[in-house]
Amino acid sequence: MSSKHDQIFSQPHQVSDFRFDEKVVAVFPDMISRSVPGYAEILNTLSLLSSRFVCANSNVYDLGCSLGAASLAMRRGIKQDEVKIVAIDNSEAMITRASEHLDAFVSDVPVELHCADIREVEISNASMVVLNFTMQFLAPADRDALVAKIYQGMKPGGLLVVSEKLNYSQPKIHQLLDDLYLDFKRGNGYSELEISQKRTALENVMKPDTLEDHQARFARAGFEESEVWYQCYRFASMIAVK
Ligand SMILES: C[S@@+](CC[C@H](N)C(=O)[O-])C[C@H]1O[C@@H](n2cnc3c(N)ncnc32)[C@H](O)[C@@H]1O
Ligand SMILES: O=C(O)C(=O)C[C@]1(C(=O)O)C=C[C@@H](O)C=C1
Repeated sequence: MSSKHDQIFSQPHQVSDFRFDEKVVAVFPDMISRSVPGYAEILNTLSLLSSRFVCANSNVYDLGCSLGAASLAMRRGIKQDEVKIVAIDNSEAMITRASEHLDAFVSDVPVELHCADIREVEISNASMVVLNFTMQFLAPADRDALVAKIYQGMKPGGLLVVSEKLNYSQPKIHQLLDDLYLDFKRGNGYSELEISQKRTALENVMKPDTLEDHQARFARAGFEESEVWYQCYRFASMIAVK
C-alpha cells in the first residue's frame, strides 16, 4: 500500500503517549516498514504458512490487524474453500482505512473487519491465528488469558504466529541488540530526534516481553511446541502449534 512518509516525530514537541490515531494511520505502512526489521519477510512467510495450515471450513484470525496487511498476506496463501478471515482492531481510524483498502482487492476469501478489543472477542474453529506486533501493546497481566483463549479456540494442528518486539534478560546483550536496532532506524532515515521522541511516546504503551516469557506463556496455555522462526535485533516472530 502506498503511504505518506512518516514524519510524525520529526519536529520537537511535547510528546504524549503513542496512539493508533488518524495521524499514525496516514503513514502507517511507511512507519512499520522502516521501524520493524524483516516486516516484509514476515508478511511473505504468513502467506506461506497460511497455505500450509489453513484448512477448509475454518476461521483465520488477524488480531490487531491495523490496515489488514497480515490478512491480505494470508489471503494470498489460502487455497481451501469455506474459509473466513476475522480481522480485529480497537482503533476506529485503523478499521476505517483497512476497510477501504481491503475493498480494493477481489478475492473468494471473505475478510470480516471488526472494531473491537481482542481481549473480548470469541475465537472459534481457528486453523491459524496471527498477532503481528500486537501483544506488546496489551497490559502484560492480560496476555496469559488471551493466549489461553486462543489455544481453546483453535483446531488441533492449528498454528499461532506471534511477532513481537523483545527485551533481553542479559543486559549487555540487550544493549547491543538495541544499539543495532537504532542503527537500523538511522539507516532508514530516522533522525536522533525522531528516534528519541518515538521512544518516549511508546514508553508507557508498549511493554515487550523476553523470548522466555513468550515460550513459557505458550506452554502454560497448552501449546506443546513453539519456536522462533525469525529474529533480528529487538524483533522476533514465533510459531506455536496445537
Ligand atoms: C503494530 S500494530 C499491528 C500491525 C499489523 N498487525 C500489521 O501486520 O501490519 C498494533 C495494532 O494493534 C492494535 N491493538 C492494540 N491493542 C489492541 C486491543 N486490545 N484490541 C484490538 N487491537 C489492539 C492497535 O490499534 C494497532 O493497530
Ligand atoms: O520500537 C519502536 O521504536 C517501534 O517503532 C516499534 C513499533 C512496533 O513494533 O509496533 C511501534 C509502533 C509502530 O506500530 C511501528 C513499530
